Amino acid sequence: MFNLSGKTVLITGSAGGLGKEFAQRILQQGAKVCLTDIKTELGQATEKEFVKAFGADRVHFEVCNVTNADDVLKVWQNACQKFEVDHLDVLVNNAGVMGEKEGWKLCLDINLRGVLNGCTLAMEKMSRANGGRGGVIVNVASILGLFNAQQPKGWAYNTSKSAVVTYSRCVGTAETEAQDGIRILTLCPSVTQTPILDGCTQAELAEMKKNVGGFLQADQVGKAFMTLLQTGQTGSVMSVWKDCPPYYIPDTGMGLFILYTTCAMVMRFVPKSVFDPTNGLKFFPHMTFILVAMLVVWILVAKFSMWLLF
Ligand SMILES: NC(=O)C1=CN([C@@H]2O[C@H](COP(=O)(O)OP(=O)(O)OC[C@H]3O[C@@H](n4cnc5c(N)ncnc54)[C@H](O)[C@@H]3O)[C@@H](O)[C@H]2O)C=CC1
Ligand SMILES: CCC(=O)/C=C/C=C\C[C@@H](O)/C=C/C=C/C=C\[C@@H](O)CCCC(=O)O
Repeated sequence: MFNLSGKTVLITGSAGGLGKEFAQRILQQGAKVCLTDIKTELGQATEKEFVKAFGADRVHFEVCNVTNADDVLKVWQNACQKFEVDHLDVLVNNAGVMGEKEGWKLCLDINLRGVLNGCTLAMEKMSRANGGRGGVIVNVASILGLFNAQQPKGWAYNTSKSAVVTYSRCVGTAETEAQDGIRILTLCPSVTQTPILDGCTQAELAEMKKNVGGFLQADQVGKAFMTLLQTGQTGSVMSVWKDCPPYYIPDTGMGLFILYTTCAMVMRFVPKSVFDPTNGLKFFPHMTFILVAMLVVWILVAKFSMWLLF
């Protein structure tokens, strides 16, 4: 288990909401946390609250706009200076917006470019191959990065979050870990009661609540985050859903692609008449037909091999 005691951590978008929750939990484990956000007053208030609880030498707040790579570099350097260290151990790319009022360009800039700015810098600084000490990066995506579903503020959010999941899986490989000593993790919470929902109308909230069976509270996401940070393997993607323990989502994309491609190949040899709308299979999509057929064959083969073995 990754021990946070004495470690140095930078969290983007942590003046409030989930970022603040993550900061508090990390501080409780004995680490030093640099809070960053574009909201100066809220950031300073959170800093004050945490300084009182954990001490001035372990908490620092800096204004940082994640869309600006120079800002991210500056805050990284200032955090090292404040904590009197030459390295940071953990970066949490948490800053995010739903994107309706920002528009799609700024939404992608914050939710995707912000994560890339942070990861690029952290990988450069932490990389053992570059003389760094290794570390951990946690990217905060969303369940909407795992599948597509309607939410009231538009497609840019879903697009940005699925890109974050894909990017994290691309860089979170065993090779990166072996070479650079960096674990790269992704958290995908369901809808959580935080200020990000402030721009939603009551009707929009009710619709989302119905879709996801109720909202999470920040402390439930905080608990999952700590499990991921302390025990998650590199490249892993954790989902947080209401009323169940957090769980990992494997990348099944290629498996499904191969399955469907095989189906398409098999389909070349199936007479078209089987799928003639007049023959009773009208409402039975041909891919499903092939999938069911393959499943039956697979079960028979499995059963048959069991008979042979025992
Ligand atoms: N609350 C929810 O339902 C869910 C939230 N998430 C993600 O969790 C992360 C945290 O969101 P919440 O705490 O829920 O919302 P929040 O609105 O409380 O926190 C987001 C923070 O990011 C900051 N921020 C926005 N633009 C920024 C920029 N350019 N540079 C630096 N900071 C910036 C905001 O000022 C804010 O403090 C986001 O990435 C969000 O997409 C994921 C799934 C569900
Ligand atoms: C800030 C917003 C964010 O990051 C996340 C939003 C998440 C969901 C938006 C909501 O409108 C869509 C949800 C769609 C869910 C689809 C399937 C579920 O209904 C499966 C239910 C499974 C179960 O009941 O356990």
